Amino acid sequence: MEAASPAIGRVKLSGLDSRTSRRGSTKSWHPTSAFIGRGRKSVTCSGGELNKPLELVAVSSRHSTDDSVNLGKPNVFVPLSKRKLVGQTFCSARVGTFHENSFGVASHAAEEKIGVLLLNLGGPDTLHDVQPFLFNLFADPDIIRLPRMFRFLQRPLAQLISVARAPKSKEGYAAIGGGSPLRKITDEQANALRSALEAKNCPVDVYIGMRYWHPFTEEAIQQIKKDGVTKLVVLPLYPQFSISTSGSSIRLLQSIFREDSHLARLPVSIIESWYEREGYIKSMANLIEQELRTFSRPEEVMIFFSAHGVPVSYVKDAGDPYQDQMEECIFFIMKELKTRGINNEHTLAYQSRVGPVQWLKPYTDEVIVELGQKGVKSLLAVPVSFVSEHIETLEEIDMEYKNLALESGIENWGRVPALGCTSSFILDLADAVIEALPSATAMTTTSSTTISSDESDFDPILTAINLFFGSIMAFFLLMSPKLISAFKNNLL
Ligand SMILES: C=CC1=C(C)c2cc3[nH]c(cc4nc(cc5[nH]c(cc1n2)c(C)c5CCC(=O)O)C(CCC(=O)O)=C4C)c(C)c3C=C
Ligand SMILES: [Fe+2]
Repeated sequence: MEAASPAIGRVKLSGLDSRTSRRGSTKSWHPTSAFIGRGRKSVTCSGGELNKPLELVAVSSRHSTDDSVNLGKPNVFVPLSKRKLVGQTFCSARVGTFHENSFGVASHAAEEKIGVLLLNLGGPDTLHDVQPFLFNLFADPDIIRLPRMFRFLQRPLAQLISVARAPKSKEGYAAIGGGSPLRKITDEQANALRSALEAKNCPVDVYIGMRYWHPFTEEAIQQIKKDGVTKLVVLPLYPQFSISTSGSSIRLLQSIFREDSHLARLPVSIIESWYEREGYIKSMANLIEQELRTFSRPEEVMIFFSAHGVPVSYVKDAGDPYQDQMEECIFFIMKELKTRGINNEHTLAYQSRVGPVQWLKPYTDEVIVELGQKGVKSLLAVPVSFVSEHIETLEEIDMEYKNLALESGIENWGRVPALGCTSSFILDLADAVIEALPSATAMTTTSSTTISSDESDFDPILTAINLFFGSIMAFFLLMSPKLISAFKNNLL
């Protein structure tokens, strides 16, 4: 796996108590399934603002006012305070929005139609969908990164890996009822968010764009266009940013918007990450506090945060902020718990590694065994990188890790549920949307703002090394049956 180069993922962590600091073969279109809710009336949910095409605005949403945006170039951050924003965020039931010129004078009134696009991973609805879903995932260059010269191998490789992994994945999905619950839960979250925004006098249309399965992101965008949305807030349903998740979805959005002159002018605000929002942190703390109470000796329970892993190269070579954001997120949750008098020990480990590369450590399975050996008797697993139940909570944690823990000497096991439609969490997401509205600006088609990891950071030496090792890897993977089976074994 080639190192992903720095791209949109760089989020400046300023003003924070920073301690450490994913189409193919079976794609089809179901226009209605991407569209969740329709605001009954067009109203203004933002203050006046300059509305001329600027750059992509990517906002790391936090409850503090000290914020910064990344313009798609590594290490280029423009503090929000320096951007041409006029007015405050507010929602009113007034029809139409006023765009102010640089003198703050209302120069144009137009009917506003706000759209919220929820980005998510998607999951197979049935066992029959598993292999094509995996194909879509592995065909994503943000998931398996090949040197550019070998991009023609991306789809054959995705075919190979998806076929090799499908039996194991199918077992997992069969164990949780024969498919992923992700679509249903994301639909529910979208409905809850629409209702929350409506209650805050900010009616919006909510759309769902999945990266690897239905309803696909392309489909949601077509619906957004068809509906005449005039302002769009993009909200990835991943609290922490990773190149492999929110980054991949945002990159896809950019490529769609780049090809469409109407979309290229649409004011868009992207909430890159929101793990540090007070509402999210408090909602997580509430869930942990509730689960701790189910143990007979709550104070003796080890709080075990388990996050989805990413390959180490994403963080070390490509500057993926995922690990930093994860550690910071856990710090904030623990800090919140301390204010409630909860001083339990805690630890963080990474789960769900795939393939023969180094992933973020420590690995969840290894830590569980170690904790058992050390005499830990009570453990509360907290899934922290995703806000819905999915295969990795329902199968990997609830079945595999639970069994491993019990075999390792841990006697009392608990697991915090995913946030799902928890009202305090949905209300906070609604606030995040409202806060993001004033910073919506059009994406431009200029190369300076295009997220393209390959072009933005051309390094001839690194490219030569990548080409060399890439060709060796491609040769062995495609030519050597022995290595193919070794690779398969590693995946299976
Ligand atoms: C923050 C969350 C996630 C990160 C980071 C992430 C990175 C990542 N994932 C894979 C490979 C697979 N992921 C799979 C399923 C899956 N992944 C996430 C979240 C993150 N992935 C979720 C929520 C799900 C479950 C979807 C569902 O159907 O419920 C799968 C398929 C399941 C399986 O076979 O295990 C694969 C494969 C990589 C390679 C990667 C980073 C590079
Ligand atoms: Fe994953």
